[in-house]
Amino acid sequence: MSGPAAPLPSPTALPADLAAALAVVAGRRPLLVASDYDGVLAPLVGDPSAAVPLPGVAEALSRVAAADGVTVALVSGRGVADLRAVSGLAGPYRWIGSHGAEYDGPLTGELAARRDALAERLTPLVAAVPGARLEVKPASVAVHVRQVTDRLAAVDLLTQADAAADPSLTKKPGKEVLELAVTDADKGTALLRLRDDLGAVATVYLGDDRTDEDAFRALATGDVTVKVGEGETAARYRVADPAAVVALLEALADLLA
Ligand SMILES: O=P(O)(O)OC[C@H]1O[C@H](O[C@H]2O[C@H](CO)[C@@H](O)[C@H](O)[C@H]2O)[C@H](O)[C@@H](O)[C@@H]1O
Repeated sequence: MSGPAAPLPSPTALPADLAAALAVVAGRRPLLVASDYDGVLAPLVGDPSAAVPLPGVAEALSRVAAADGVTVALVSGRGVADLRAVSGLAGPYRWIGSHGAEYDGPLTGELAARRDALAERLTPLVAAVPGARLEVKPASVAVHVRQVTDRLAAVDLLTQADAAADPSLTKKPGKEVLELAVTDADKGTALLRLRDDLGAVATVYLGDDRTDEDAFRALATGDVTVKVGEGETAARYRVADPAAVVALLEALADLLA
């Protein structure tokens, strides 16, 4: 005789190995809990200025940050000012922007001149492709093609932008975007610096994109690295999407309480 059907697993249920790793790391202090923004705390959308955190993110982050000996860091490819404004997040957080180039304050004006010259070179290329968008950031210029409906034109534009980069620039490909940066900062180096500054003995890091792989590779085996979404990764664990990230942060906040 068959019993009642087993309930379907919740789409946001954490994998058992990840839940176990969080339970271990929650007992370590000082603990650094760091997260990427776009595609992790905020679902990807067509307009970068419209990317807002999922419901539940602000509260979960604030609960995690309230735990003794725990520091929450937001680590983004966005400039810090943009990240603060778009996310609306506020709390006792560390803010690392521009893929790690903005670590302890705004960047110097010297970089801005190089960035502006680059933006000037890329402007006509982007203007020629309907739906393409140029984003000028503190230490880079991003060519976005998410809203380009002609996909061949999108690939061609990214190829042209790539070719327009001189060797002094650092290429940062991402989801429907190519960024050309005027510094060689990366999220991994910035995260290690923050970990050392805090004396953290363990780190949790969540990310979804190519630039997050620098952070996943930089961290150690005792750390909890989580890839959000599909694709090859150096992270040890994976969750499906930003909704699962909310569940993860809530579970971590419960463990830390
Ligand atoms: O490091 P992150 O916090 O993940 O930021 C990476 C880039 O995110 C933004 O672009 C991405 O999200 C947009 C909004 O959802 C989307 O339209 C775009 O296609 C994505 O590439 C942001 O605009 C960039 O400045 C960040 O570097």
